[in-house]
Amino acid sequence: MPNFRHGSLYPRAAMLCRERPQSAEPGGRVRTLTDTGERLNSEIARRKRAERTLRDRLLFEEMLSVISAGFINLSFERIDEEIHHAMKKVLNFFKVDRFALLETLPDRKSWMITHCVSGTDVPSVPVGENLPVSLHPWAYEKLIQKREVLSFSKIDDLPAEADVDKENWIVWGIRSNLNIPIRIGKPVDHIVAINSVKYERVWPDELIPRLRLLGEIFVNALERSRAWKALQESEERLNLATVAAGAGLWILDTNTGQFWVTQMLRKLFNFLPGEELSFERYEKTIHPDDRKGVRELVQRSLKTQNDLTIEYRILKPDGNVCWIMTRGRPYGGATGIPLRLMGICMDITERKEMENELRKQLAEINKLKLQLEKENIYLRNEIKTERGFGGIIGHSDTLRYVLFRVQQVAPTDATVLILGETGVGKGMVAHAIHEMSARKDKTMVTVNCAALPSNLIESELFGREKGAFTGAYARQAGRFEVADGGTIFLDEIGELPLELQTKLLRVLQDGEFERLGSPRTVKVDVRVIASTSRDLKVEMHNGRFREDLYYRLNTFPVTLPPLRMRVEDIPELARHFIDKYSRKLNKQFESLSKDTMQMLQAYAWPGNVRELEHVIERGVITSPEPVFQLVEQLEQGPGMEADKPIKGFETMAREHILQVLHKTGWKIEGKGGAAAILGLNPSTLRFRLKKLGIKRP
Ligand SMILES: Nc1ncnc2c1ncn2[C@@H]1O[C@H](COP(=O)(O)OP(=O)(O)OP(=O)(O)O)[C@@H](O)[C@H]1O
Repeated sequence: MPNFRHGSLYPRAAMLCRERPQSAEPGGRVRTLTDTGERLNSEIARRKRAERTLRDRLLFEEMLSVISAGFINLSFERIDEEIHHAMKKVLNFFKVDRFALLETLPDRKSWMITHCVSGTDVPSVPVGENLPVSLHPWAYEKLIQKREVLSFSKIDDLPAEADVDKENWIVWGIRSNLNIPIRIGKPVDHIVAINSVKYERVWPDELIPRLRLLGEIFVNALERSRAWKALQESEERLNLATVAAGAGLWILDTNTGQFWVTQMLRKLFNFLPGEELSFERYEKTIHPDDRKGVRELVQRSLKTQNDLTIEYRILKPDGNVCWIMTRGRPYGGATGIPLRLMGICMDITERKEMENELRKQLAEINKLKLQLEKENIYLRNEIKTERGFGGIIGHSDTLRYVLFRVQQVAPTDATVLILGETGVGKGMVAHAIHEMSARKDKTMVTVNCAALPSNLIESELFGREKGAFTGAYARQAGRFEVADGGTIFLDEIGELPLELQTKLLRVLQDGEFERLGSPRTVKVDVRVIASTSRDLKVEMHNGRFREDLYYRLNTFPVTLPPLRMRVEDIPELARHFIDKYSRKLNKQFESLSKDTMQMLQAYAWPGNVRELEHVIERGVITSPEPVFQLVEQLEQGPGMEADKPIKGFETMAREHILQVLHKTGWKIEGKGGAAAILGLNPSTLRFRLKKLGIKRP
């Protein structure tokens, strides 16, 4: 072993680390040899020096190869121990007092001595502690920021800027110091340091690359150990995650067909511990019906290099079936065929059972839903016939018959003519027909022919072009166009001027018309519902209504009887309106006085349901709670009768017979039949009906 202590051979110390000379060389040595002798001696000395240098280098290289070999195949747990061992060798080799390895910490505000070996009687340094860089600011700047080697052989030679560092080095007993930054990564992460404590030393330049090489061996080993630890941690995490998720890992080697699986997967597939596994062995566990699917998917995944996901059944040794979900991903292989297929398997039996249960429940729900829908349709039909359509209240036979007719005609596209006095509910019936038709999602346009000025009615119904007449400043679509695809309700059709009746007939027949001021024909698909409180037959006889239009409109007449002919509807209607208006006025009526009810039923209601509604509305305002009473008297004033036009005998007879027929539900003969009520022979009545043109609607 070379000896570099004070007083050792100078040439070797000069090559490695020389002790600092304590005094200057004494001069004036008497030269006794001749020049030739001196040259010879000096040549011998130079050769000896060179020989020793060579020998020392050889020794160092030998030590380096031993140290390097020590790190080959070294388990990661033993890296720190090996570094210590190697550092000890170096310490002895160079005969220095302390050899340390430092690491800068990620915060860049501190560093740490990670490994340190020292000779006997050398003061200890704080190993493994965070050392703030503020203790050695000068050294930190030089080594880390400037990446320079820090070397001094005499602490007193340090510059003034190093005062803080100097103080702390004195505490650690340092007399001479050599620090070398090791640059493996971009920022300097490690430093190797050798110190002399007992003597002052000179650190020759040749030492620097050698120590740096050693430092790099150590740091490389440490980095590998760190990477290994990180990998181990990540494996641990993966393991934890797969165990927590109840998943087993597997790897299939595509070359050998070998199958590597984790413990968890072995348990899942009932593979024996230590059993050699292959894809064929794995395949055998799969339910025969699912085997082909799994094999094909694996082959496809290897061919297309795409991930695979599959759910299948495996057979347990006890004969039970277990559902497995497998995900896999192909890896590696430059030739196009992956080297490995890796993935996870999970037991999804519980989920599958729940899914099956849910599916069963869903089927049950669907069955019940269908049943409910059927019941709903049935109930809705019941409600429609029993409790009125679209809010039509009443249970009288006559009204039920009207609603039955409505139900019959609504789904068709037939034109409907609703007949009845004012306020009987013709508008409501029209709405009910539209709502029950296939056109219910389209618009229903209402036109009150009586309310429109005769000069505007044409443009309102059929539209106009700009400038069609004075004041027509813009083009306007008519109500027929607006109702295209839907329904048009022509209220009070009897009021339609004769000249427009022709145009209406054309729409009814061909669905065509022209806008006012335009020769272009417009085609529409509109269902027509018309209503009138007039007797259109009389109007026709008097030449005020076109015969052809009358018969076209009268395809399906629906006659709404006046309220006085369905007295039994009055209580229900009255209660309905009391509810409606007391809600609006925030009043509460528990009952309706008997007198009031009698009065309501005795009255003739010339204004029909509309009049009843208004009377009740006023009553709700004036009646004290909780019993509804009518304060006003409902007397059929003479004025009321006087207001009515005097009707001819035939009209009166017709109306009367119709009234009775409505009441009897068109029963002519027998007890309670119309003939008996009218005091006529049934055949006489039939003759009269024919004469008066009365037909059962
Ligand atoms: N059966 C009914 N149930 C509930 N409300 C009704 C009933 N019949 C009519 N009404 C109500 O009476 C009022 C008049 O009804 P509607 O306008 O339909 O009658 P109408 O015969 O078309 O009258 P008009 O010939 O004067 O236009 C409306 O407020 C309506 O809500």
